[in-house]
Amino acid sequence: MTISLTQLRRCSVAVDLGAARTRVYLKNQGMIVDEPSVAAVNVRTGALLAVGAQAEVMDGRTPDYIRVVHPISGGTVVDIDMAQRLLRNLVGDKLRRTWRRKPSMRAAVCMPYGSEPLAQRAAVETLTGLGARRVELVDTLIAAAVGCGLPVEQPEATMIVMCGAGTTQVAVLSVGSIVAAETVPVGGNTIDHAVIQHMRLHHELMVPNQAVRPLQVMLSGDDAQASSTEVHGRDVVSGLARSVQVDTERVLKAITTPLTAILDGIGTVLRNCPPDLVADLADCGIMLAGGSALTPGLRAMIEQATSMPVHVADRPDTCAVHGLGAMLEGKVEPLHLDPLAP
Ligand SMILES: Nc1ncnc2c1ncn2[C@@H]1O[C@H](COP(=O)(O)OP(=O)(O)OP(=O)(O)O)[C@@H](O)[C@H]1O
Repeated sequence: MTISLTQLRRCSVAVDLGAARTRVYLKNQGMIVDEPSVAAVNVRTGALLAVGAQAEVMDGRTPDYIRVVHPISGGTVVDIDMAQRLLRNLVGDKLRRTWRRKPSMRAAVCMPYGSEPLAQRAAVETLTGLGARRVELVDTLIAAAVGCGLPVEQPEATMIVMCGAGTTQVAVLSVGSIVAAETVPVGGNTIDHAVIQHMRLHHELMVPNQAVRPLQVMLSGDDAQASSTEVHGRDVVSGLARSVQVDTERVLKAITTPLTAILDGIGTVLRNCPPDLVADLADCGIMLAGGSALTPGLRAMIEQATSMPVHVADRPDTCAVHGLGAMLEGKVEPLHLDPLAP
């Protein structure tokens, strides 16, 4: 994937199709959509009943004839038709008006590092099906690095760890390109699963999916010092509703175990990097982005393992779409080198 800033400046909409959330940024207007990538469908009639946050609330609470679907998995569109219906409903009139005004509208889409041609084609088809005449693909890692305010175009190393829902992408960038990168199949979903398993094994309690995120937020917030917290769920044996007091220290330990894979990914990328770039990183450190960058204990763990400063982006979850938006609006210096005159 090569970026042409000139082509990007001709685009009027930036889209980040994430496994957890879909984000849309309109040039000169900012982010107009930040909603869960979820749709609720009536399986008998095929009718779309709800999208985004409304559909997410229905997850796990629907009768047989309603299915809550996730048309995007690991940053890849797995159901093009449903992804189009989801996007069309999320953007509603906002984009339709822009689309109508500009019949030759161009869109830019974030793609995960190393995405397969089939995945790229699915993203392009999703947007062209909605009326885009041309679709530019941009590496999520570069877009996120721009969104975090990293000096990606400079000949110095910047390291970004993009912690998404399905995967974590690690990269070292220099002179506007990726020098070394690695994708680790561990993300927010794995961490949610670790919490659910911990509650099941140690408290014999089945916790609803939707209760996991508030628990994580609580653990990473001011209450992190609290030694225990109350969690509601269903007893594994009796099936009755039950509440338990959970030792926060033990939940943090359960979360930490899958995170070690991210440390391995960082180690691999550092080993594949030229020593000059690694030396740069000792000063500027590592930037964490993506919604799961807020996972309790992650920052401290990376800091301890690498002995490098670790920073969390200001708005880690939206920095990729904001970075792409900045490129559309021409706020980014050229990311490529022009040949010098002979
Ligand atoms: N405060 C928080 N603490 C811990 N995890 C969080 C927090 N907020 C969001 N998350 C996690 O972040 C993930 C979503 O991150 P993000 O929006 O970057 O994903 P995405 O871009 O949709 O996913 P992907 O990049 O894998 O396609 C979810 O798994 C969610 O559980």
